[in-house]
Amino acid sequence: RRPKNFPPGPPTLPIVGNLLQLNLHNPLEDFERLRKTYGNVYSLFLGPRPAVIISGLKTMKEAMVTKGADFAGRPQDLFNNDVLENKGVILADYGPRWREHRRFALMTLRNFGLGKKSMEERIHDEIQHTMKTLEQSIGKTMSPQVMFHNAASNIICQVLFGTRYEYDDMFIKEVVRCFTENAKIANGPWAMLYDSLPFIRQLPLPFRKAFENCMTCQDLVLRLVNEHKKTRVPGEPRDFVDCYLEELDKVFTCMKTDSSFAEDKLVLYAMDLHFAGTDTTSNTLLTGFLYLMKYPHIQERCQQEIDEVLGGKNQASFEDKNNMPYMQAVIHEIQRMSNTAPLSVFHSTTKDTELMGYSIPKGTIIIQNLTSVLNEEGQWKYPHEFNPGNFLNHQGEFVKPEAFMPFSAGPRMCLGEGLARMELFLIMVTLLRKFKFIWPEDAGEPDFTPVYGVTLSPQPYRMKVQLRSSQ
Ligand code: HEM
Repeated sequence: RRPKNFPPGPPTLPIVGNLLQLNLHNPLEDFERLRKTYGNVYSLFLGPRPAVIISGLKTMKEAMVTKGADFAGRPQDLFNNDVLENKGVILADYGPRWREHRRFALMTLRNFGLGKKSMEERIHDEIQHTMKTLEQSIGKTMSPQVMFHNAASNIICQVLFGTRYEYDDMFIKEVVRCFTENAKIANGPWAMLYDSLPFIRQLPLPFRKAFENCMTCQDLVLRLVNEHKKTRVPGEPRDFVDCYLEELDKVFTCMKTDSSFAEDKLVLYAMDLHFAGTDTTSNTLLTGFLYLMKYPHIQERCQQEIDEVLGGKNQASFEDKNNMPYMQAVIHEIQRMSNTAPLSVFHSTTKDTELMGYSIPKGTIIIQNLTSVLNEEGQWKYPHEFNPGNFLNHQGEFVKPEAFMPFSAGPRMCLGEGLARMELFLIMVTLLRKFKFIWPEDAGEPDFTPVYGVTLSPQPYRMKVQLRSSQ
């Protein structure tokens, strides 16, 4: 039964709640259908657990920004908490541990170049490897999935572990495989059943695969952490892992009993950032190149602007974005349409609160329907089509509407936004400057139906690569 003044929703059944009304393989369309009936704030029962689904810019702003602290919790007893053993930062509940670890990640990423020149150099170093892969495919078709995943993974690996991996390295292959599999399992039907029906949790059902993948990654990352412990020089951190170990030294020497830093959290914490920094950026790139092949005139206009702005310059810098309004508009439009994290990461309320006049008790699961903001009618000139005009004014200048929210908003907003934006710009500009990407004639029409998961990815595809004639 819904509590008094709780957001409305469809009738529920005992035990399963509203599960039978959702397509567990991809509930996005159901969420949209229910929004049309019950409005921008409605509730569903995942088994016995109430969840409130919030949609539209106005609601999202009230919850995530105006009442940010009330809505900044994370549920602590769902499938993903068990897989990740409730460590790390992404799923940490709102409180001192989350705050300390988030601040530490932001500071460390900044010190290792986030938003600074040196990070640009690292991204460019990795792009050289991507270019080599593409050069080997000139005149042929190639599948870009693994290439983009490895590139994004290597960029974050350099920050975390101070190293990059060859694309056929066992470590990176295994980690990327586990990440991509878990990104699909984590929001999939078995995870939903695990969350809704606690009595099935110990059974040998397909969700076990996510636990195995997580263990595999933990072993690999633990090996790296142990190597770091042997080779590090205190006071001279080389990367994120060294910085965390420094922090642990401080805890030990100052006998800080209230610190949330602990050795057993480091491995899962590094995995958190590695996963968050890989699957998101690479899937956005994959969808982006699919659109650029579908609309060759948009690809050409980007290339024209890139040529004009960069001229004889050796390589693009992130600053160049300020002189490339069209390219900026295209990248933002790609992010809008990619809708990479459609349901964000589940939040929960930290206290009894209100949203759009409804009462929401403490501990309620909050599901952000980011899709509903990224294509909300009234917020966009062309909400349902790929059109860079969504980010350009009459003078052709770049403008960012408030409803551009792929990184969410408020206290839990993506902490890798700066890195992701830099990666997307430098990778797209550098590749488009050198290559032309063509949809193979024998491949039928590009399929934009995404594969559902925590992150949306396009269906696997191949692309034809040509050197640009002007280069
Ligand atoms: C296109 C790329 C990316 C997109 C679309 C994206 C999107 C998101 C979204 C929607 C959230 C959930 C925010 C919320 O709960 O309200 C999030 C959280 C997070 N992202 Fe990203 N992200 C991207 C890239 C990255 C990168 C490169 C990193 C690596 C450093 C990263 C690290 C994180 C972390 C650690 C969190 C959890 C923050 C917290 O709970 O306080 N993300 N991201």
